[in-house]
Amino acid sequence: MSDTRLQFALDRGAFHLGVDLALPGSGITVLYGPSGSGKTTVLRCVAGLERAAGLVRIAGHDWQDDGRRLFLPAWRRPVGYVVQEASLFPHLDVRGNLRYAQRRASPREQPIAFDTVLGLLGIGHLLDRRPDNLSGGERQRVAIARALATQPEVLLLDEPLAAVDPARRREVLPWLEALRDELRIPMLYVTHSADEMARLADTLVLMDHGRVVASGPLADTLVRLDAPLARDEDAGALLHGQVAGRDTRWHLARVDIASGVLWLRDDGTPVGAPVRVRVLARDVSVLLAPPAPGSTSVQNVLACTVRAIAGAPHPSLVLVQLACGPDTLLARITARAADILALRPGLPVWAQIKSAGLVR
Ligand SMILES: Nc1ncnc2c1ncn2[C@@H]1O[C@H](COP(=O)(O)OP(=O)(O)OP(=O)(O)O)[C@@H](O)[C@H]1O
Repeated sequence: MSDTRLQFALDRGAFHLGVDLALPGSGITVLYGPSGSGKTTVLRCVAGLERAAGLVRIAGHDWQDDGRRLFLPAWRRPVGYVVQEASLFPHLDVRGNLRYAQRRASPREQPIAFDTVLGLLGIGHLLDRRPDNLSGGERQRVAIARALATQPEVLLLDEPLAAVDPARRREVLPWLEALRDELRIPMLYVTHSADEMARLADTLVLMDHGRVVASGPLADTLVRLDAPLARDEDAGALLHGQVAGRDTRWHLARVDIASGVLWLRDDGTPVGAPVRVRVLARDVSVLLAPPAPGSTSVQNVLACTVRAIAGAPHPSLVLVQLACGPDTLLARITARAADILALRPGLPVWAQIKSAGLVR
């Protein structure tokens, strides 16, 4: 059962926002959608900076409930809010910025330990620096630490990496993963980046024109044929697995997933590490029989069952949803091929994965 519920509506001239979401009490929920779809407005409603009509319940605490005429003002809501451009105090060093935020928290309730935050964000060596002497990525890590130092019950991140230069962005992602995996605090994360979404999200909320068009666990939501992502050029599935070994001769990593084994380009991820594997729909082809050993250059083949078939943006193509044990894949193939193979729901097939990558 979820103890985080966002159920509100807001009218702003031509823009109407209406959301009704039950979210998990921890992990990262990514809000994803086109510009102007209302993602930032959702965060502002949670923070109490916008007055929507409805209910805001975070980690079991009601911050707004119009039915009971309850509306906590923004300053009474324990939120950490991080935006694109960190607004750190320029005259204070990192330690001073963090201490200032710590004083805002109740001295009795400090579930998020200061040292833990320094460690998780890797900023212990930056404490004596002024914000001017930090890189964009370091500034954002300090901004997140400062938000956590206030002991929030939810962390709101509005495109926190959008202003960090792209080369540095990837360096910040492992720190965010560490926060996600170590802290029991829900995070709402707005991004336009498919990479950040694939890497960080536990839960995905797809927004369009002020509405939630799909939401749920990331892997399930990505493969929904009725959701807009399935129509993207980069449509595909995300599989959870674990690095189980490596073939040093051929520089390949063996990744065990629920439905079998994949051999992927070895990026040095240690054996035993949990990983996410992205498989694009355009890289999956469908076979009626398993290929004879040694007959194909493609190494990764999984036994599946066709679950559903839907049209793709171009009439020459279809999207095939494939159930591989508990995993789901998407294959984008030509409509003619689907016809020749007589694909239909329930048909056992083999998915040949031409390319797949560890999400890094
Ligand atoms: N202060 C404001 N006054 C009036 N309209 C606003 C205001 N702020 C945003 N809007 C409008 O509200 C709608 C939702 O905006 P919002 O910023 O929430 O979208 P978004 O999905 O976060 O977009 P982006 O990805 O571009 O940041 C848009 O139509 C926007 O033009």
